[in-house]
Amino acid sequence: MAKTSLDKSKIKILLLEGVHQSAVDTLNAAGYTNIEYLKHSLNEDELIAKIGDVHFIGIRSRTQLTEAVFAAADKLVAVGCFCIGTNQVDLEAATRRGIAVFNAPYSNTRSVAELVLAEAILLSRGIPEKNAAAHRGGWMKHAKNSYEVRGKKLGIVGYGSIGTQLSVLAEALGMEVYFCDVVSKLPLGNAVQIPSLDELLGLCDIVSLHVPETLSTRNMIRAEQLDKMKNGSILINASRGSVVDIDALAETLRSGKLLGAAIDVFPVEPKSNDEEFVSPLREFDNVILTPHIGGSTVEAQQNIGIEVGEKLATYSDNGTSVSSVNFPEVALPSHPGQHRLLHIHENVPGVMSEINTVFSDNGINICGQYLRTNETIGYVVVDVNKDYSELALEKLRSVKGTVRCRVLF
Ligand SMILES: NC(=O)C1=CN([C@@H]2O[C@H](COP(=O)(O)OP(=O)(O)OC[C@H]3O[C@@H](n4cnc5c(N)ncnc54)[C@H](O)[C@@H]3O)[C@@H](O)[C@H]2O)C=CC1
Ligand SMILES: O=C(O)CCC(=O)C(=O)O
Repeated sequence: MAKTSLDKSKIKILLLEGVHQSAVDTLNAAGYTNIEYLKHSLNEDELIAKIGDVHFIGIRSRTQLTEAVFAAADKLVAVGCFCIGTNQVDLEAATRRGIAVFNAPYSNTRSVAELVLAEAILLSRGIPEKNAAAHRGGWMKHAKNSYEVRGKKLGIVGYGSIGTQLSVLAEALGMEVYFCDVVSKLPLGNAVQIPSLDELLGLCDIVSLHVPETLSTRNMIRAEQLDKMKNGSILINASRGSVVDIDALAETLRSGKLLGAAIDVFPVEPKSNDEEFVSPLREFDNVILTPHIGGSTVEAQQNIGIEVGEKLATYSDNGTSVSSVNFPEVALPSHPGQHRLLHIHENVPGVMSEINTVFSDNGINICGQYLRTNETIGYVVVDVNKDYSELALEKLRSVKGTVRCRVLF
């Protein structure tokens, strides 16, 4: 096992939101045992009080890592988002402080696609209302407004990892698939890219949203877009709550225009399972409401725990930042017999030349050097003879523009 600058038992890891046990097992197997595991999220004040001595934090979609939280996170080295979305993290604030953020971009995509497809079928058959009625003693045996999905037009907004999987599964059921995206995408199977959202909304029987939360997707579906949907169509949102204007959706549902909707994500979500879920959609029996569980399957959570756990351990052990969402990506070999200096600096001209001067002026031979930059920061990794690493660390820390510097033994 690699010996790191800080004894691994002193590296504090805080895991929130009940991430899968596989995350703990993966970190333990890599030698990280100082783990605090909480089933719930923490609010900003609680995080600020707790994060001062934390080196690595693991979260899911509920925990908001804000500028104020990062400002209190003196020792934080990296964040692991045990999910796809990273909109809950102020990435700019993390990057400025040299804190790497990792996620699991693929592990729960199949789970979301399966749920959406199931919802498309259930809503097309009016099952949510029939189920609700039966629970109250009703018996709605009729075929009115009950359809097969075969031959129906599915519109996918956002043709990324989830959108494409949904596309393939839907075609297997005989659906016609259309999609729109901000970039040109290779259509899978017989899917067809549609140039505009408006056109897609007017064409499709079922519309499913799979975009990330960004400025361009905020309230992407509001009254105007809902008006453009076909009468008797279905809206599904398992992306982010900010993408749909929920009051406008409630109004449209009240008008009877839509056959139904399935919503997994909400503008405001309960902080824990003990908090009441409040939404104007609760009154509609033809709406499937789920508690942000699109990616919550045993398979997905187990895989995510391993994937993000490994990314945190690898970054801690040898500095590899591959697949970080905010950090220059460096894939590093092991460094037997040498010490490794990890230097994160502001990406401004002159820093590299000053760094190299540190080595030449102090007679420190460089055994290996790796550099990547992004718009904000540069990440340079230098392997040196172990006799020189303490001196190099001290000198590198005083280079102008240094954000942080650590050494791995
Ligand atoms: N409900 C749940 O539990 C889960 C929700 N999600 C959400 O689903 C989102 C999508 O996930 P992936 O498919 O893995 O992401 P992805 O990044 O692979 O795909 C997103 C697609 O949306 C497109 N896009 C971005 N802005 C757009 C716009 N304004 N109009 C049209 N297309 C646009 C992108 O070009 C990309 O093709 C995640 O960002 C996350 O917020 C992800 C996993 C689980
Ligand atoms: O499982 C979670 O907590 C969040 C899932 C999600 O929305 C994501 O992966 O982006």
